[in-house]
Amino acid sequence: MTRVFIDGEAGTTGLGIRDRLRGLPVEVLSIDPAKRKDPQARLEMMQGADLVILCLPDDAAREAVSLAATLDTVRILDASTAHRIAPHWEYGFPELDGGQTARIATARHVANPGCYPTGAIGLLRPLIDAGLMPADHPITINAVSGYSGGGRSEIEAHEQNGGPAFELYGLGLEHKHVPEIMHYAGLTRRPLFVPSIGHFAQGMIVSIPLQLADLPGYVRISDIEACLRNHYAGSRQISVESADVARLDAAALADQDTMELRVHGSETWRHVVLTARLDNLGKGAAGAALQNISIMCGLGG
Ligand SMILES: NC(=O)C1=CN([C@@H]2O[C@H](COP(=O)(O)OP(=O)(O)OC[C@H]3O[C@@H](n4cnc5c(N)ncnc54)[C@H](OP(=O)(O)O)[C@@H]3O)[C@@H](O)[C@H]2O)C=CC1
Ligand SMILES: CC(=O)N[C@@H](CCC(=O)OP(=O)(O)O)C(=O)O
Repeated sequence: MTRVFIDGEAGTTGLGIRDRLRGLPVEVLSIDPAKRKDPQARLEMMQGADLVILCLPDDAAREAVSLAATLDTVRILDASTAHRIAPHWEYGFPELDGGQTARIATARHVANPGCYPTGAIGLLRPLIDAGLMPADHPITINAVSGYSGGGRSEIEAHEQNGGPAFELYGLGLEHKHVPEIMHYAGLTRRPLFVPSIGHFAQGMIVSIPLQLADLPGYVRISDIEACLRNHYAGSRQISVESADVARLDAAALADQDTMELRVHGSETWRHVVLTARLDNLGKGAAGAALQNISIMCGLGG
């Protein structure tokens, strides 16, 4: 049975992964909580594991990878941002293309995707691959996340202080997820990314407005929807849903590990809004990690 050590098990993402692992035939090795930040104790846990899951801030994740450098057989799944576009790391988004599941299955090092990139890449990559959207198309990505996306400090701010109700952030336009989105969506022009946090714990909507008239050729709303349906046909985690809804509740998929894509629009005005709805802690973090762990352990995806 695969032995798994979660470095950062007590954090938001670590707890989510720990809960989900109860359904898999793996043995979870837990560190003495008093030693959870002790490098020697963490190294000893890694020595006893086949798979190490990093649920740590970026610097601590880099330190953990250095600690594990001498262990020849241990495999690593990193939930942080530290290695998502690093060389020799596979990207843990099995739905990326037809070969990604097989690459994850044999990889030694896998980076779990970011929550916002999961939505943005999920919407954009199939359209760019299919030639419906040029790689240098000017894109704006708007997104709202539940406050759990900000980890412990944001959770405390919302649960102890009650707010704020809604705020934009990342307004310096340097968000850490932009390089990851560009790299895996296949965008050559930097998108504008405007994230926000709402006063709800879990949930996320990533939305991308498009002027169809600015796409080459004559692209219809139905062409975009058909492209996404074709790409995600057979996926258990990602579905393309009817856009016949007037409103979309960002928290509706809380505690689920799926992601819903929609193509809203008006053919009259040639306007489209693409949306991806997910739980930032589900398909946006621990749910995706469980999917990757299953693939890495040969237990299906
Ligand atoms: N929350 C989310 O929606 C998502 C988070 N992620 C990523 O997952 C990672 C963890 O985030 P999240 O779970 O939200 O963060 P949390 O702050 O909730 O948890 C981080 C955990 O790591 C522990 N930790 C910090 N430094 C060290 C260290 N040097 N050695 C061992 N343990 C350490 C913390 O302990 P202590 O609290 O005692 O400091 C805490 O238990 C981050 O990289 C984040 O970017 C990814 C996708 C979504
Ligand atoms: C609401 C909030 O603060 N969200 C975080 C992203 C969530 C997260 O931790 O991102 P990773 O998926 O890359 O780890 C942020 O914007 O930095």
